[in-house]
Amino acid sequence: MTKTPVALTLNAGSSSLKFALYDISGTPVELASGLVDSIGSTPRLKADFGAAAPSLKRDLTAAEARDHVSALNTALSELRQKFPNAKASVVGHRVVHGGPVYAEPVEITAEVLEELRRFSPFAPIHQPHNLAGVEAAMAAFPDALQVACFDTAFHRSHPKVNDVFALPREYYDKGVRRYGFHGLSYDYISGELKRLAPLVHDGRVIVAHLGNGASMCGMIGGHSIASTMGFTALDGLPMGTRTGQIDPGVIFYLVQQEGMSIDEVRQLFYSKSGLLGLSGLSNDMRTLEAAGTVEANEAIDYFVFRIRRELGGLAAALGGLDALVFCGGIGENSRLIRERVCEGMGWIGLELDRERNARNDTLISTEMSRARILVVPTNEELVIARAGTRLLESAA
Ligand SMILES: Nc1ncnc2c1ncn2[C@@H]1O[C@H](COP(=O)(O)OP(=O)(O)O)[C@@H](O)[C@H]1O
Ligand SMILES: CC(=O)OP(=O)(O)O
Ligand SMILES: [Mg+2]
Repeated sequence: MTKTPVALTLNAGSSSLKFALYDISGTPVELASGLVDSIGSTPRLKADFGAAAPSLKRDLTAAEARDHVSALNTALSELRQKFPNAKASVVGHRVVHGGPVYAEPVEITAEVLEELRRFSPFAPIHQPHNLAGVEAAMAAFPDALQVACFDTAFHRSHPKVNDVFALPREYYDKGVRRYGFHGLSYDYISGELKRLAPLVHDGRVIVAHLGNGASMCGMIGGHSIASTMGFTALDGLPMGTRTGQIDPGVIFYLVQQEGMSIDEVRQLFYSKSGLLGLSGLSNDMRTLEAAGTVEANEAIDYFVFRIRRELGGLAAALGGLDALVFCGGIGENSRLIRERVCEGMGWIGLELDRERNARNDTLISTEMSRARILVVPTNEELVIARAGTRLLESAA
């Protein structure tokens, strides 16, 4: 019996591994998706196998998800059991940093892998896990095409003025640039806008990807013009555990006056700050919304304040605004955050319809609103599967 060709997609975060399986006999159709989270602490596996098997939710033993590689092997054994007739023809990887070089998905050869390792210091909580996933997948599927899809690629075409920092020029040449991230998500949203609302797609759009990592992107005609993230995925909006934009003078203070090492500052900025640091409670927006403490409310206030500030800045960069799109775990689910972001934004043409917002409709602006407000669930996995399939076809 001939096996069904499938694409496996992997998206490794700092403590999670998301995976999905697509039938690629034709255009990619999702067969399964899931994630292992809290890798290295109290890991759990959640997976949905479509019609093939009941969905699954179980705690894993420490040995089953000690690190990203063992988490991947645990997920693979479930997938192999449920889809014995699938043959992985291509494995697509979300690789957060593609540096100045990669503007498109590429086949991962030994040389490409070597090059991508050089970008690890630019994405310390993502890139090493992404590349560990690549190596594990190469070992598990030696005959499959391995493809890297970059978070930075979507932004490579943004204007030079948005690519530079005001440093001496030699640093730009060394790769110290404003890259921007969450590009797979923005690429997906751009495609969805083209399908759902072509006129909006062709206009001036701000997309707010609000998840554990959070950023915003200003687009014209579906292309990135500016984004809130910069050299690393630390810049811009405050996030679950990351600071977002911060005066670099704070780093000098912490090192020189507080005697912190650079590694300690990195830990502080990437893993202990943001919503978690400000609330002293959690990095999880659901927990903060339910908590109602002064600190949790202040963390939410800061998150909303920074989104509104960036909204104004990006709209100025675009020369006006035709639509605001929310996506990511918070953007897609939190009516409170959407309401607070849009409150009093009539001056920029945004008027929220509270009922539509409460219902989580796709269109949540009023009929009178000059610019539209949309909620579009993102799908980074599908962008990876499509790119993998494309490269597979062109390699054939
Ligand atoms: N119903 C909800 N209300 C508020 N926040 C939510 C809701 N559902 C999910 N979230 C938030 O979404 C965030 C996770 O977003 P997600 O995009 O899944 O993250 P990741 O960056 O890990 O992919 C968490 O802060 C979570 O609390
Ligand atoms: C780039 C980035 O911040 O990604 P994530 O949202 O997966 O942490
Ligand atoms: Mg994310």
